[in-house]
Amino acid sequence: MHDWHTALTSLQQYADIQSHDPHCRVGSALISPCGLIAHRDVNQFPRGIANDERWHDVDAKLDLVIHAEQAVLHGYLHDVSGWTMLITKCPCHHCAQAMIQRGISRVICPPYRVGSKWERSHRLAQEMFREAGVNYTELTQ
Ligand SMILES: Nc1ccn([C@H]2C[C@H](O)[C@@H](COP(=O)(O)O)O2)c(=O)n1
Repeated sequence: MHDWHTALTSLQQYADIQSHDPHCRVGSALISPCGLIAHRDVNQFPRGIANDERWHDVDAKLDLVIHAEQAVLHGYLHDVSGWTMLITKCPCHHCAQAMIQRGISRVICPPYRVGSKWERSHRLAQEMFREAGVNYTELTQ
């Protein structure tokens, strides 16, 4: 059985080192049914896109960035049906779509910040998880 709080802290440390986002460094990990972290990644610009001042321009950044959840799925093209995804932020609905479509069966993440500009998207993600039978667990500090 995992200590999810420790796993989340360690994933955040990894994101703090690897992500180029000056404002929000997000990590995501794919965990196999036997509990092994098979792959992890962070929010990032697509391959070939320079890590330049666009990270500091919120509109440009949000147009370009691949969320950590999508990055980790793009980077691990084996079957992940029945696997767990651990995330250092609450997922948006686009990432929820991708996770559901790849067969992720459990999502573990912190709760979203009430009043955040992404609140509608987080809520929609949670509704989709519920309907699709994905076990969604929020870790509070
Ligand atoms: N579940 C999430 C939520 C956010 N992000 C990333 C996308 C952006 O790089 C940053 C959010 O930027 P901001 O806080 O400026 O909206 O975090 C992510 O990868 N996964």
